[in-house]
Amino acid sequence: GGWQSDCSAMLEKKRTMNPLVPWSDDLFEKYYDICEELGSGQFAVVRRVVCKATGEEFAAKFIRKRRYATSRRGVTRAHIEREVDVLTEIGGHDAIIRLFAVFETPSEVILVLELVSGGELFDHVCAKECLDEAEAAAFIKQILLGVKHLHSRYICHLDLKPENVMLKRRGETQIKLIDFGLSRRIPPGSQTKDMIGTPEFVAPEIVNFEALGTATDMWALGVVTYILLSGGSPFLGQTRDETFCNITAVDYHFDDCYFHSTSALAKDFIRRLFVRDPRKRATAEDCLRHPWITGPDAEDTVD
Ligand SMILES: COc1cc(-c2ccc3ncc(-c4cccc([C@@H](O)NCCN(C)C)c4)n3n2)ccc1O
Repeated sequence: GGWQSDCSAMLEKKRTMNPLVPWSDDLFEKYYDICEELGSGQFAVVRRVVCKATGEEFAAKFIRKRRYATSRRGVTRAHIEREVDVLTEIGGHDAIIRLFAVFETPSEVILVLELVSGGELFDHVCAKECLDEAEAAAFIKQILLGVKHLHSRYICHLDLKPENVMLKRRGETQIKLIDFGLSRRIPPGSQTKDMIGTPEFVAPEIVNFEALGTATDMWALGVVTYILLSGGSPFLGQTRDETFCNITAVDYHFDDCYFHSTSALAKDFIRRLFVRDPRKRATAEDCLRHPWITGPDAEDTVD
């Protein structure tokens, strides 16, 4: 009983179920040199690592496992399995981070991931002061292609925000979606409800504890677009409750101080995502056909 025997069962299941991604309970340090920390979250740290055999660099996400069912520390097995299953299934797309291997120790699960060294999209935008619309549209188009790939398999990211959109390399525009720790498969018609995500980016259906789905990611993409074009956050209030009130009331404005030179097309693109009823909200496919994305001034990116 207990975690250890469950864990070997999980490893066994994973070895059979996900031959694409090898699972190993060998010593991680036997194969990789561990280098500097790249970032950290509540129960995970991401470090740059180097494969001893090939010299190749990777990002390793060290996830602390929850030891006891009643504990609040660490991540449950179900959550870790979700992220590994999602990354295994969708990792082949240009805009999605790739997972190469998984290691397991008594206290951690270690995901060996494609390294991205361009930093967060948000930092790139801040560094450039103002981002012209064509460049913003090109970034949003790449995110849309990645989200369309996820949604074509009814997989929802559920934590889309600027920190989770990273640039593959500094000075280049290729983006990678990361942090699938909250992602899950939500088939149409399923009544999945959960209070998750980052307040500033969550859709009304999350605040009202109603059914989530792929449309929940589209709302968050609207928030990301609004931020890229203005640096401001559409629903952010002084407190979490005020933010939630603004979201459920769909109370936002294109403040002239931020949006005086923003095109009507860009505002229309955002308006089609800030729709309270998830069934009426634009999908990734709808957005990819929107003239702000397809228009003459939108920079071309690889499909
Ligand atoms: C943090 O979770 C993930 C990170 C990554 C990942 C993959 C490659 C990679 N190269 C560099 C980084 C990186 C660099 C700085 C910070 C972070 C991350 O800790 N911050 C993401 C923000 N999140 C915690 C809200 C990650 N990553 N992160 C992939 C899947 C994840 O679930």
